[in-house]
This record gives sequence, C-alpha cells and structure tokens, in this order.
Amino acid sequence: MDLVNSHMPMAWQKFHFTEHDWNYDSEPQKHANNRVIHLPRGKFLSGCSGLNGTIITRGCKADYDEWEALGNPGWSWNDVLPLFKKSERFIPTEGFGAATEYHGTNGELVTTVHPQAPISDAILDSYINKGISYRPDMFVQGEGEGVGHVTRTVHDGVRTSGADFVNKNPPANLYVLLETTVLRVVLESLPDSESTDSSKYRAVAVEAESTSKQMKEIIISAGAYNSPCILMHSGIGPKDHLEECGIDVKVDLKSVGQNLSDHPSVFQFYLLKSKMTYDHLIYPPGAMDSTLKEWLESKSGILGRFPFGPFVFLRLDKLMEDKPEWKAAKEKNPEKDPMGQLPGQPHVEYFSTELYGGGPQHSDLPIKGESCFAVITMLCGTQSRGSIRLNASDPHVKPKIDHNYLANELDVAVLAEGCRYVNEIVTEGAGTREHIAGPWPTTRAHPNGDKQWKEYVRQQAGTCYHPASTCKMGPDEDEEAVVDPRLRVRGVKSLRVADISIMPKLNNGHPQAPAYMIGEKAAQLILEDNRIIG
Ligand SMILES: Cc1cc2nc3c(=O)[nH]c(=O)nc-3n(C[C@H](O)[C@H](O)[C@H](O)COP(=O)(O)OP(=O)(O)OC[C@H]3O[C@@H](n4cnc5c(N)ncnc54)[C@H](O)[C@@H]3O)c2cc1C
Repeated sequence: MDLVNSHMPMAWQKFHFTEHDWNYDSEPQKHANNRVIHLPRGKFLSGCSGLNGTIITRGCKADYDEWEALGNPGWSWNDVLPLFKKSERFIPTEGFGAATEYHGTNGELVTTVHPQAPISDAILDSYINKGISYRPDMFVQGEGEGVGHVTRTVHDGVRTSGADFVNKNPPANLYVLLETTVLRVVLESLPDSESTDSSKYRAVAVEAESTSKQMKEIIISAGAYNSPCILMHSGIGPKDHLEECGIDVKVDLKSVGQNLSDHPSVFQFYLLKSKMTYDHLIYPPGAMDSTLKEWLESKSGILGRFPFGPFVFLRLDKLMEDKPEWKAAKEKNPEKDPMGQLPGQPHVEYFSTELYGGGPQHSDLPIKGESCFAVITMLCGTQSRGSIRLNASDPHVKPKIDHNYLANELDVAVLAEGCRYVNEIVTEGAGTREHIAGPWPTTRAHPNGDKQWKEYVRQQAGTCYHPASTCKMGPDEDEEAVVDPRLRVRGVKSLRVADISIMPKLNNGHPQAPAYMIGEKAAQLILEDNRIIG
C-alpha cells in the first residue's frame, strides 16, 4: 500500500471510495431528505486513525463518570485519565498554555498543536466576544464548556496513528497478518462441567480468508460497523435476525448491532474579503504543485497539518428554553436536561476550517483565489439511534447500516439552533464581522428563521465519522449490554470486544482518543484476568 496519503495529514480524502476504504453507504436516511450518506472507514493497519482528521479530544469528565454510574466500575474519569495519557507523547509548543499535567509524554502517539491561520485568530476573538470562556487546553482536561485548541496526531508534518504502536517498538510476541479479513469467530460448546446458564460456548479460533488459528482468548477490534457484524456472523446476535439470514444461532444477544450513535454535523461556508485562509495554496490552477513539492521535500507547509481553528463546547439551555421540542422533552423528563446531558456536558461542538473543504460532497472549490472557511456544528448527546443488520450469511456482503439520523425532533431543533447561533457569532462577533463578505458559494444564502434552519439541517447534516455503541458495555441488569464492564461478550467465554463499539454512550467530542484509551483498558483487564498484574 502507498502510505503517502496516510502520512500526509491533508490527504485524508484520497482514501474515500478506494480499496483502502470499507466503502460503506448508509441506507437512505428517511429524516434527512432520503439522502444516502457515504461512511468511510480505514481498511488498513491503522484503521481510521490513518485517514482521520487528526483531532484529539478526550470527551468530558462527566462522560466517563456517567459510564461508571451506568454500572461500569473502573471507567470513571479518574480511572481512565492515566490510560488516555499512556498512549500519548505530547510535544509542547511555545505560547500554547498547555495543561502539562494532563498530557502523556511516553506513548507512541505523538501529539502537537498547530500554528493558526489569521481566520482562526479572528474566530477565536468572536467566540470570546460572545462570552465563551477561553481555556486553551480544555479538551484534554475533560471540560464541558468553553473555547480552546485541540492537539493533533501530527508530528513534524507527518501523521502519527495506530500503526505506530505496531511499527515503532513491536513486542517480540506480536504477529500481524496483513491483507486478511476476519470472517467469524469459531465457537466451541463448553463441556457440562464448565457450562453455566449464561455461558455455553468458548471462543477458540478466528476464521479468516486464509487462516484459522487456535487461540487462548480472542479480542475483536474491528470498529463500530464491523465488530457487531463479526459477532453476528459467528452466531452471536438477535435470534430472529440471525435466523432470517440463515445463520446458526449460538447466543441470542438482542442488542448486537443496535444503539448505533454518531454526531450529526453541519457545515456552513463563508467567503472572506481578504486572504485569511490557505485556499490560495491549494485551489487555483497550478497552486497545488508547489505546495505538494514543499511537503514531499521537507514535510512542511499546509499539507503537513490539518487546518482546523479553535474548538468550542457550548450548552444551549438559554437559547432552547422556549422552543417547543425542548419544552416537550423537559415535561417528559423533569429530572433531566431535555437532551439527556449532564451539567458538565455540551449540546454542540463548533469547529472551523482554515480553507474550503470537508469531504468530497463539498465541491464548490474556490479556484479564483477566493478565501473561504467553514464552521461546523456537531450535535452532542444525539437522541436518535440506528442499527447495523446483516444482508446475508456471507461475511463478504456489506451490512445494512441505518444511522436513523435526525429521527428525533429534538436533535433537529438543537442542531438547527446551534447552526443559527454560530452564524450569529461569525457574522456579528467582533473578530470576524468586518471580514465576512457573505456565504460561499455566493449564490447560496444562509437560512433565515427556525423553519429554514431546520430544512438546512435535514439537507446538510452528515456523519462526523463517529459511529459507536453497537456492542454496548453494561452490567448484567442492562438488557442492551453486549459486553460486560471487563469487555467480555455475554454468553461466551474467552471473547472480548475492544473498540468504540463498546461505548455505553458516545463521548462528547471526537472518539479516537477514547479508542486508544479503550485499547489500553483492554490490555489492563486482560493482564488482570490472567493474573499477570494484581
Ligand atoms: C474520515 C474520518 C475522519 C475522522 N476524524 C477524526 C478526528 O479527527 N478525530 C477523532 O477523534 N476521530 C476521528 N474519526 C473517528 C476515529 O478515527 C474513529 O472513531 C476511531 O479510529 C475508531 O477506532 P476503532 O478502533 O473503533 O475502529 P477503526 O479505526 O475503524 O479500526 C478498525 C480496524 O479493524 C479492521 N477491520 C474491520 N473489520 C475487519 C475484518 N473483518 N477483518 C480484519 N480487519 C478488520 C479495519 O480495517 C481497521 O483497521 C474520523 C473517522 C473518519 C473515517
């Protein structure tokens, strides 16, 4: 595989629709104008960490305290903070104001902050001007509100990723089979002496295209779309569905593939009056030649970083309190925030780009030297849930992925209000108001009024690439739990899942830091359960 497009942070889109993408598409999204949304996933050693946006946010303290309160001991913020630090090697940048004690310094994953383009400084000023508190390194500290900067998995112009854990200092007992697709896990009936009411099978091997190897314990880490598929192809999943697909049911576990969550996100684009972004280095004819040469020769320049500006976590209680969807949800759950969020959790995240872009669907390229940027509103605490189902008993057939985006009216209302408010911040805030020339493309006016913003959301919202919770972790009493708090699959011995599919609730922010944390936790649990550590 040619790794240049993974090493070069800005080349992330080059993988979409290629053989290195699992190439999934959603079912037509009924509540999002029946759009089919492409759902890229990395199909190579580093998985999505080799093609993602390099953003590192851990989520809020309250996210993990909530996981523990849901019946998962050992997963509170205080428990997981050392595990977040373990994988990280943070390289400080002068003048950033890093919360040094929250960063790791010995891990394989190198993290840094980038210099900001002029538009990002202006946007930061607008956020502060609108009353949002500036906490430069808040996203490693578990804070739930404010504006700050986000570290990236980029060092000296080159992406760092999950592959570094394998490539840099591989343990002597690690054996990696590349270009191999796992089809299913082989289960063996337990002898009567070991069989219990809740567990009648042991996982003994992995069936792949070229090999089936006997193993002591099996850990599935295939991501939130594929881990539940591997379980279902192995006969672990909702009985009716497996029977309908002609799969021999071993363990009737009804929530495998359910609870699919994401952060639906909306882009809004603006044209600037002057050059405050990096568009001129990429889009005008010929510009890319010298920009690419610069990265290839010295790993410097804009292609060696992922150009996002400041990030915001914001609660919208005040803005939402008179909206009918908010009031209705409040009446139903008088004890809770209508979005089900705790006081330390946001309703939206905002971030912004330092040039036009954001996925192949955004194709109005500023080729005449115009300067553009996007603000992205990402919904937190999403209420809508989707599912993953199989289409056939053959593991090579793609699954049916239905995110069910925007099925919940409150999701639409909060996302629409979030978009409206960030438009107000950008167009009226002291840092940006003098610089904005209008919308981009110039013919596409921004919406006006609740109704138009909601229509905009239904037409524009897409994946933030954060599918999670399809093999949800929970205690015995939780009927939706697929794995227990030690990540063991219910009803089967010697089988765990360790990836973001186990999240009881999707973290606020971006999930790659939690994915590494879950990996570290799995390692700790396995050592403990095998009495290698106490
Ligand atoms: C375009 C994009 C941008 C993103 N940007 C960010 C970002 O900036 N910040 C952030 O925090 N998060 C981001 N994410 C999300 C983040 O990268 C993922 O949430 C995270 O990588 C999930 O880790 P995982 O281990 O659960 O799954 P994955 O990263 O999907 O890893 C699963 C691995 O298992 C392999 N696999 C799957 N099925 C099989 C099988 N049957 N046999 C063998 N191997 C298999 C896959 O090929 C892959 O290597 C982004 C994701 C994408 C797609």
